[in-house]
Amino acid sequence: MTNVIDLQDVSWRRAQETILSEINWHVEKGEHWAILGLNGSGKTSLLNIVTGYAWPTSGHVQILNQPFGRTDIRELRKSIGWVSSSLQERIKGSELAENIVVSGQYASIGLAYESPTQEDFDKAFQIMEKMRCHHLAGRTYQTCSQGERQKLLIARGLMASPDLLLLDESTSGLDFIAREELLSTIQQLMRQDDAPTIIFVTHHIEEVLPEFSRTLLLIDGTVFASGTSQDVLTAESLSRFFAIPVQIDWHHGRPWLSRQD
Ligand SMILES: Nc1ncnc2c1ncn2[C@@H]1O[C@H](COP(=O)(O)OP(=O)(O)OP(=O)(O)O)[C@@H](O)[C@H]1O
Repeated sequence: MTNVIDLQDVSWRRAQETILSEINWHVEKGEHWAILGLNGSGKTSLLNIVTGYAWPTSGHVQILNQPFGRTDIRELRKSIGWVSSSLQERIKGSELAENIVVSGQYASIGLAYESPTQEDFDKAFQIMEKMRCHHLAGRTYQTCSQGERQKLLIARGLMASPDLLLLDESTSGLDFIAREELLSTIQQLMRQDDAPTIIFVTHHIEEVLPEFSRTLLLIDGTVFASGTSQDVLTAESLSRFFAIPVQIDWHHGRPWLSRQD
């Protein structure tokens, strides 16, 4: 399977408004992508299209080689991990960390009616180790910091061994140290041979790790630029994108943005 995401001329209109317009986007296995865009530019809507929660008004969608319209989307979703703020809001504070992770196997949020096996828990603890959050076992969700919660949710997203992992603003609300720790954990994950394809949505350009070899820039529901991060994240391109003069400095393979006034 090489074709992870293939969107051709995808548009999505709601209530007379065009939210996504003529999106062409192709993601191959082995690539990891960052998606950047201002508030309301359509990032979450795009993920809704990829997961089949929104149906394009026009255009063609193929995910993990499966063309929408001829695919059982509920079955396909088992191969997609999705970590978003709306998932975070649905987790009960009293749920145990390891139960949250195991519930990813059952596409449930926490364990209420499921009967997980010892193998499920063994796998969950392995993933928690990989995500550097195994020390949270036995703790309730409400006692975990925001950074720890994000790690648990990503661990939950990995539980069903997805081919595609969508991380929507995972670093939002994290302080500098917690953010860098989470980014470093995601970086380790991407370096592993069995890593899923990761799509990382963010507002912060400096979060584009070197492993995010490709970047998609969205503006008002359209693709402003798409390609290798080095080509897309230039001072010239970003000055047009933000409509103010900016400068980009690359340090250790990461782009840092500043105003050029
Ligand atoms: N179901 C819907 N019906 C009508 N409008 C919608 C719907 N979903 C999203 N929108 C609108 O589409 C636009 C894009 O929203 P979206 O949440 O995709 O942007 P975003 O880039 O993820 O924003 P943010 O960075 O603030 O999370 C917004 O103007 C939003 O109000």
